[in-house]
Amino acid sequence: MEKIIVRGGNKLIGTVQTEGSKNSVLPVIAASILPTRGESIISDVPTLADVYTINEVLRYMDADVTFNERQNQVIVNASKELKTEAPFEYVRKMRASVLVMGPLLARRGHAKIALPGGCAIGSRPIDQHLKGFEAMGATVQVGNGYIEAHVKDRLKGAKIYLDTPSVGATENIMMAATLAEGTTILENVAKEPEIVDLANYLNKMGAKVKGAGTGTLKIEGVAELHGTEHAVIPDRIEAGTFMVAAAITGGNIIVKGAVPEHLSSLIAKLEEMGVQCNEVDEGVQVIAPEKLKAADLKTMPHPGFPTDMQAQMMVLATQAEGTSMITETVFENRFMHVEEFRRMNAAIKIEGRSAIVSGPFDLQGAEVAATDLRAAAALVLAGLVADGYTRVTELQHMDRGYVNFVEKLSGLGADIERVSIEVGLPSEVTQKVTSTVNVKPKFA
Ligand SMILES: CC(=O)N[C@H]1[C@@H](OP(=O)(O)OP(=O)(O)OC[C@H]2O[C@@H](n3ccc(=O)[nH]c3=O)[C@H](O)[C@@H]2O)O[C@H](CO)[C@@H](O)[C@@H]1O
Ligand SMILES: C=C(OP(=O)(O)O)C(=O)O
Repeated sequence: MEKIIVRGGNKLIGTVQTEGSKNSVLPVIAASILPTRGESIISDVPTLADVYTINEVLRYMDADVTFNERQNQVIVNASKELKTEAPFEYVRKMRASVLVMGPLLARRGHAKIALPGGCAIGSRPIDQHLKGFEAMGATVQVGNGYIEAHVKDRLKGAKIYLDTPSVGATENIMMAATLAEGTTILENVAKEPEIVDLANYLNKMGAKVKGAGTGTLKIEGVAELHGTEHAVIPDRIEAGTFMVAAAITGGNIIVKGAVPEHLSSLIAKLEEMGVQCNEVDEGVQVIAPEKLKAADLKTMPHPGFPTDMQAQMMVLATQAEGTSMITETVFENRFMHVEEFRRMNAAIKIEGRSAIVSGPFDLQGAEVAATDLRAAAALVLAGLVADGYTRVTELQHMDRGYVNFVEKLSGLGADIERVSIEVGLPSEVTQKVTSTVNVKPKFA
């Protein structure tokens, strides 16, 4: 077991490099089982626990997967006949494992995937994914903890309207439609930059996807796809997390690789709160103001404010003068971090889907536990401005989405370390951990 110990008070100054996007690389690796010939070479792959998990899912299905961690490159060869199942041990670790369902159904006419179940941020159903597959001619059955989908011959192109612009459903149906017979029109789709990245990757494989980044996708099915090369886009949520870290600490940093167009809602909100965000050659420069101003925000599908930045923005609100109302509309239960912030002396009120933060608070260091990935990052950010030492546990959440978070913050001047905890001794013994790269999940 490990924890992060951070002592608040240091301004962050310097330059930090953004990794490749977690939310792009997972569907991109899942899509790499679509080609029946050639290798798929994916670069700028972050060394995240989720990447190891999706690689294991593909290997379980008999695809050849090589991860050159030093080069941040994954090579997939899926030309063999693939198994069509993703068991619970993988889906339990990472919900994005369901993204192999569309490609399997398109390529093999069958997919059996463990039901993902709920998680800390909400129930997260996949009804819209399944509705899409059914509209394309698949028969879907749910039983014994699995979802099983079959189609005789090929999927058929269809007109599908999503009830909600789900990122995962858009990706899963888009991938399935690339090999369907005829044209699929998918309406009310997600417009996130990661959707555009996946569509670009599919088109390089020989798919015919149009409209990515708009509300409607048109996908003309093709008979087969081939391997290709692709570099995933930079991680806008990791970049945004560092931008907030600079803003709360009175810092001045450059986030290298950050793409301003992917961050427009965040940049607009930071500027409203008094933070200066400059587009520079390497990425985005963030300069904190003397005093932060409160602002309301509401999470929405892209181009609205990303839910994956909500917890981090709550920390910013605790440091701003005045009342900020933070409304979560994407997930029904994404305020688990509030209880932990309260332990750090932030008196945040929750009213329905809104958190009301009347700042500024003098945060105090405390022992806190991460409840999900972004809560983990947000608690570390809170520790950067808290008085004394903050200890953050349950770091398995953080390792799903941040590479070397501690080392990067330390490089910017934070007083932070990650330590292992030896339990069972008279007093807790901590031992310094040198690297956080070794996050490979263990499969029994
Ligand atoms: C790996 C990945 O890319 N994860 C991201 C993806 O998750 P994910 O793809 O799971 O998120 P969705 O966009 O699908 O979910 C958004 C909302 O739609 C609901 N919904 C979704 C599918 C469905 O069939 N039915 C349904 O009701 C969900 O419960 C949720 O309330 O987008 C989320 C929203 O931006 C981000 O927070 C996640 O970081
Ligand atoms: C919720 C997130 O991811 P996932 O959909 O993989 O759980 C996230 O990245 O904040």
